[in-house]
Amino acid sequence: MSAPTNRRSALRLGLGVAAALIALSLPLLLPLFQVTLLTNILIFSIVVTGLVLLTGILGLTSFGQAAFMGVGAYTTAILTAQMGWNPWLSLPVSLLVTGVIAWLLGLLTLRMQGHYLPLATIAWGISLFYVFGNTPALGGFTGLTDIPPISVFGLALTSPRSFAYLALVCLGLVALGAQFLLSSRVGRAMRALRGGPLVAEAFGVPIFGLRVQVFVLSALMAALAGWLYAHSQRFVNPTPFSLQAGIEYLFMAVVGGSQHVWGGVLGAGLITQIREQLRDILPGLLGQQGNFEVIVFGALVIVVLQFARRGLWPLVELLLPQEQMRVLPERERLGSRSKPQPGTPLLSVQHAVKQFGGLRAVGDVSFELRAGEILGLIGPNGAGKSTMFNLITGVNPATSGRVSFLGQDISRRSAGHIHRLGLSRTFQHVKVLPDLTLLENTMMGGYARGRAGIIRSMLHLERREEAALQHEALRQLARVGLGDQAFAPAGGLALGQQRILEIARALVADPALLLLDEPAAGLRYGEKMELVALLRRLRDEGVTILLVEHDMELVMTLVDRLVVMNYGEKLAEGTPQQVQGNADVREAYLGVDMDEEGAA
Ligand SMILES: Nc1ncnc2c1ncn2[C@@H]1O[C@H](COP(=O)(O)OP(=O)(O)OP(=O)(O)O)[C@@H](O)[C@H]1O
Repeated sequence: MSAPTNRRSALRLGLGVAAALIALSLPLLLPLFQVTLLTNILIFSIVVTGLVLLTGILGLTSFGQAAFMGVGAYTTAILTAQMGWNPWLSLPVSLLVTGVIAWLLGLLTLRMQGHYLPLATIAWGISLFYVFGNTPALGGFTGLTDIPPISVFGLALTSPRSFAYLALVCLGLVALGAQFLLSSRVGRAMRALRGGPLVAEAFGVPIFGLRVQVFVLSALMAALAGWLYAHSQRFVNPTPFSLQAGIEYLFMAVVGGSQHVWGGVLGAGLITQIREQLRDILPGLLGQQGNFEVIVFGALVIVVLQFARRGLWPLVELLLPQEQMRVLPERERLGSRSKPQPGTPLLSVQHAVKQFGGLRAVGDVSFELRAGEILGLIGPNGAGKSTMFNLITGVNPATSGRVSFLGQDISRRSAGHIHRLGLSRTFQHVKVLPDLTLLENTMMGGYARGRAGIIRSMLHLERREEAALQHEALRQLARVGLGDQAFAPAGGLALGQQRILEIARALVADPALLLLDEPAAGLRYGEKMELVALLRRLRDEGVTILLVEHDMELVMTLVDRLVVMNYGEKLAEGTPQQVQGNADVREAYLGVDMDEEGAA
């Protein structure tokens, strides 16, 4: 790490310690009313941290977090106030009950796409609110009272000041865990999923499973907040767990910065403070009572969305010293797969057919790819190349026929399964995460080579694996010539370099076969030449490549063999010279001077 980077890290750490010390002194220094408000802010921040993970990072909007908070609060209320349990014993039960409910709701709703999921969260948010309000055993809308205080080392936390410290510790642990999670393999997978399922799936992320896990995790955070809330207020009723509260938590995340853990805390602090101030000021100003602060919140959210789409935390970040990802010492290397001997059959497509209704996009196409070669798949527009690509990568299964890879039938396998077998791909329309660095983007390619899950990541126990992944990604970035830009954001790269970054990402997976989907599309001449040089180098290093490409010049100068498709059928197969001499191919490419292209 360079000296300025060290200084920036030290400065940032210093600011973090100062902020922690200020936070620790606040419960002692503030007047009592403000301490109660601070406790509420800390508790709300825990709920919003869950929303940052679920909505800001993963992209699943939930209006129902307040309801999960209610489940946690009511469970502890019943167990402690009515059954005499110790609150510390009711905590795991509150978490378990909420976790099971969230898991069941997640299984039912998380396959929904688009706006159906937010609608579903509204539906169960309302349902749970009315369950709380209409169940006599839960005290109806009046609620439950006589909830005992929490004791720590025999000291009952009855004063707001002592309780604030418990809330502070809980928020500290939750925020730290969330921060650790985001800087892990799972966190990168979550960010990748936000941009759509294609990339995540292509690198072996179990999409539905990850969604359910993060959904349950965010519900557990809400349940912890509910447990704290019940024992700080010492009574519960349905109001703080209503849909309106659920919407307010979303406001907090959006205003603060829904993609940043500290943004969530900032949002919770701002909205809670502003609400209290407005409740005091507005009735006096307007001369009548009412929930006018809600109107102001609405306006505030619109203004923030207009001028700071990503919330306020990114603006705060501009004032803070920027820290680059710390490169950990490499203690061990990632295991690598055994590759087939050059010349042995790697991929075999036999009588593949793909029918889209009445349209036969691929009709009875067969070909084989051997280890160590570059095979080009070419054809005019609409020939069926992308459809064939999708059949091989598992994005779309064939209607009939068989695709086998390394001797295994993959015709009906998912993209993730095929990737884990050793196939790695790039995308026709570049799919890198622009806000993440080249290094982080590249590390995404090694998802399937890691094992750490959510719990290990939150506890930061995956550092050895993370170090190995970092160094592998750095090696692959250097291999493709992007090593000196590893810590720059990927969004700043030109298109040609983004395509090369995708190749580095694919290489981190240690693939037996690299599939490139139109890698030269949109590149300038110089960028194409760099790409050709890179692919030649990779071939010389033993990488097997299947290339779907439009650019005849690039294909003819690069590949060992070619498969030519036209109208979904295989038109020709052979070396570039053989294909160039084929009369059918010449006709299909009418107007293209193939001799000249090939000679270029
Ligand atoms: N999901 C789909 N549903 C219906 N038709 C499709 C679908 N995908 C592709 N097609 C059709 O299948 C045919 C082959 O398309 P495909 O995209 O595979 O061709 P291509 O060779 O990759 O073309 P291009 O070079 O323009 O990308 C086209 O007629 C296309 O309209």
